[in-house]
Amino acid sequence: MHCLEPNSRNHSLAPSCGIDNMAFELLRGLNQAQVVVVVVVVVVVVGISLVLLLLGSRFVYNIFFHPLAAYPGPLHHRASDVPRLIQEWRGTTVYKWAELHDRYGEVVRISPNQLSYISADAWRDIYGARGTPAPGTKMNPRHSAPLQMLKEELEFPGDDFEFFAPAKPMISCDAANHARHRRAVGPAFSDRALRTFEPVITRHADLMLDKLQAQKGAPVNMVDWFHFAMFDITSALVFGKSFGNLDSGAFHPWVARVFPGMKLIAWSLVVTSIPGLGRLVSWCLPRKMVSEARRHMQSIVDMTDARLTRPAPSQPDFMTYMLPPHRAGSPETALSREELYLDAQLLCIAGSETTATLLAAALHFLTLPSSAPHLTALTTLLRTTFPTPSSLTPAALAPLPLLTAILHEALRLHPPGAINMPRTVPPGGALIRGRPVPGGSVVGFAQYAAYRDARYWADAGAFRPERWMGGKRWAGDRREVFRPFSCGPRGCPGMGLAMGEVRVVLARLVWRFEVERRGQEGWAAQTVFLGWVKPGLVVKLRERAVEERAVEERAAEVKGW
Ligand code: HEM
Repeated sequence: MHCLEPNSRNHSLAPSCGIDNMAFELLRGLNQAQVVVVVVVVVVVVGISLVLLLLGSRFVYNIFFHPLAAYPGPLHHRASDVPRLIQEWRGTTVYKWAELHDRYGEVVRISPNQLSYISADAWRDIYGARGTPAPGTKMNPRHSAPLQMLKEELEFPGDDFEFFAPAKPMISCDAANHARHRRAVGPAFSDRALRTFEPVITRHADLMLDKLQAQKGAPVNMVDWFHFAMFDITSALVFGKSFGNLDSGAFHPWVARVFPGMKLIAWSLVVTSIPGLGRLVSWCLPRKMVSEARRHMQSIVDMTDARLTRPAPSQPDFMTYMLPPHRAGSPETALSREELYLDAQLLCIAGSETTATLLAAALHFLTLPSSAPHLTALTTLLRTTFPTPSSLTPAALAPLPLLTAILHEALRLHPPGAINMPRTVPPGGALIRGRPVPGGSVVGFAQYAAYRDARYWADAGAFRPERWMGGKRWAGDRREVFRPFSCGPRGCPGMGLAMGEVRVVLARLVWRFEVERRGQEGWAAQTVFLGWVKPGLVVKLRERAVEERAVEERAAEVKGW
């Protein structure tokens, strides 16, 4: 306002006026193009300064004034989401969170609004049916318990990947719908149902072993074979007809798409968490990717429809127990056709990738040179206790402490559900480990970090199945942190089935073959994109000599008299 007359004698009194005059003089000496350049530079500099100012004040707020400011964590993780997003993009979260828990303790602020936990009580407070409310939380008058932690929906860039909206699969729907889904699938996971699934499991396990025998000792990639078998078993249980991976010795196209798909979903979670970026990416996505995703879903629709139009099969499957006629006349539990498609897809992935991971991890750890005594002990136990492989059933194997210990140890070192399984604290907040956490905060349990923490486990990084069988050396192990199947209302419904399947496949493999493996000792160091990205696990399998088997079979018979 002082500069209305640039040449007035006032100009020397106001510094801004002096600067403006200088600028004016400077601009007068420039041609039009140069003026444009100067204006652009000024606008860019002012813009960048504003952004830096905003970011700076955001960082200061996150570090000093955010409701989670008192929680420990590295400065850059407390200040910004970027370091966490970089880890998620690279698939290295499990290692980073383990490093941070090692340094900062049982709870770490891994992002401004996100906490990671490893202590046993966090399981109850985050995933339990009745979380602990923060003092003064308003309770729902109709219930004596506060709301459960909320499960974040999987978000994809744009709407192209939203199939059957508003229907959602069990794993990402709200609490009320989730309870309905769980009631619908519950009978398929009862002990009675699991017993009827046994022939499906054993038939496929034997088919896998026959196919491996046909390789005549040539090197085989067991990660592929475990995937073939587990996706075949689960599809046979979901649709009454398997994908046929084992028969063809190759991945069914639907299964082949699952692995890159998991990486894409993990990346899209990163992208959609940055405001505006999801929409932008959705515009740039190649149409081929969208049509592939459609084809992927269409296969599930076709297989589900085919199962529903066939007469009831003599071999019971999941649908036998899930479909309305078998639901004891409770229509409120029935799922819509769209929900059935989405849950069928979920079951196929959740029931196969996880068990194949456990099998591969168990075989990896069991065939390390340092594990030779464990492999020998298991082999001897199985071959001397069970006269034929057909006697290796889920029920017969469940009471073997050594086999269970080997599987628990593989689950500890390489948990299939390794990522943090995030939950959002409901409005009103909650107490986690006795400390208030405000509503809207994201919390989760870091299984990998908890299971390898030297404060919780003796010889934490080593494969020691004996820790699960008692003994003074392992008395201080904190087994209560170990929940590889999670817990509470959204815990895994497939735990019993998974353990039965894995016991049968591993036991029959070891009963029938000598496993020879060299190298790849660092196999378990993998990236994680929702699931572990498993490289090949190459072994040579030599079938036991027939005479040797005959002698043992006779020995077992004699023992049984
Ligand atoms: C070693 C094998 C397995 C492990 C370690 C495992 C682990 C888990 C974990 C940790 C969750 C919770 C995920 C979350 O809260 O976000 C989960 C959920 C689930 N699992 Fe498993 N699982 C295994 C095998 C199976 C099998 C064999 C099936 C069925 C055929 C299955 C079906 C499911 C389903 C449907 C859910 C979603 C449950 C819900 O949202 O209520 N899982 N699993």
